[in-house]
Amino acid sequence: MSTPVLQARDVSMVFGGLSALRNVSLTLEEGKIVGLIGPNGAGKTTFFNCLTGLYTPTTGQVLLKGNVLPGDPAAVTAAGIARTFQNIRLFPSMTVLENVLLGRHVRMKQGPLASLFHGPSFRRGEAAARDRARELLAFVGLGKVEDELSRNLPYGDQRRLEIARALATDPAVLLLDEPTAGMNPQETEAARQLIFRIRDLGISVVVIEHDTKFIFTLCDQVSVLVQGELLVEGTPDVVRGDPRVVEAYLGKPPEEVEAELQAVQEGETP
Ligand SMILES: Nc1ncnc2c1ncn2[C@@H]1O[C@H](COP(=O)(O)OP(=O)(O)OP(=O)(O)O)[C@@H](O)[C@H]1O
Repeated sequence: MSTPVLQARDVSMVFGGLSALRNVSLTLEEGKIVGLIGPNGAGKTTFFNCLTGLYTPTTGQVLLKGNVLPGDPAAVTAAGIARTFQNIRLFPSMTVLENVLLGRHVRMKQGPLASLFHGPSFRRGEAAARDRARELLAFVGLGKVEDELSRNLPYGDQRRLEIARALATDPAVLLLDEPTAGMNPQETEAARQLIFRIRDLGISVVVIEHDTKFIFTLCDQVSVLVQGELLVEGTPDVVRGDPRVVEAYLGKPPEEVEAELQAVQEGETP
């Protein structure tokens, strides 16, 4: 079997006296989409922070293509992991294009002197970065608004812009933290299609979401975190059929859960 693109091995994270993650493992095979679900405070974002070098796990390891992750977020991005945030983190007074160019600069070769003197090599690099940023904006469906200030975009478009900026770093792995939060059903469906297209580019994806219908119809594998521990992992069919998930995570009357799962099985989209 090939080396997984991303592997977390027994990751634990302790804040003061609080154990936010206990021995959480996750394997992401190349070209797959993995979902991470769980109630509020389960440790999902903390886990993402461990996968991106923002936190150093108290114990355990994260491997990217078999290599232990470098210890800081910029180096992790350069190594090939990009992410979006639960609370959108764009530069509101910069244009849409400029926001994507910021992501692109991770991959630019010019040293500080080239940028100081604005020589031909700098200008060529900038032009190539702009071309790539425009391509990515077209890819996420924002090709027509590159000169808008990002703060003027509707909410769903801001989320797509964050994704374009993440893609500008040429990641092998994309981590999406609640990509559909606050979206209407049409935007949610567009987000699902966009994530499939990202996967089709060969980028492997991990998605945190509260919307279980979205996760079960998007992901190849799903992991359920509860109180910092991995409760269940498996295919969407296995996870949604597991009574522990219904009880511990969904926390709704069984009839209501049944109806939701029935809708998923019948291929309804949210
Ligand atoms: N930097 C930190 N310092 C102290 N405690 C933290 C820190 N970050 C997270 N925690 C705690 O770790 C636990 C897990 O939080 P986390 O945000 O990872 O959960 P989550 O599953 O992402 O929740 P939500 O779905 O609400 O976003 C919580 O009890 C939280 O208060």
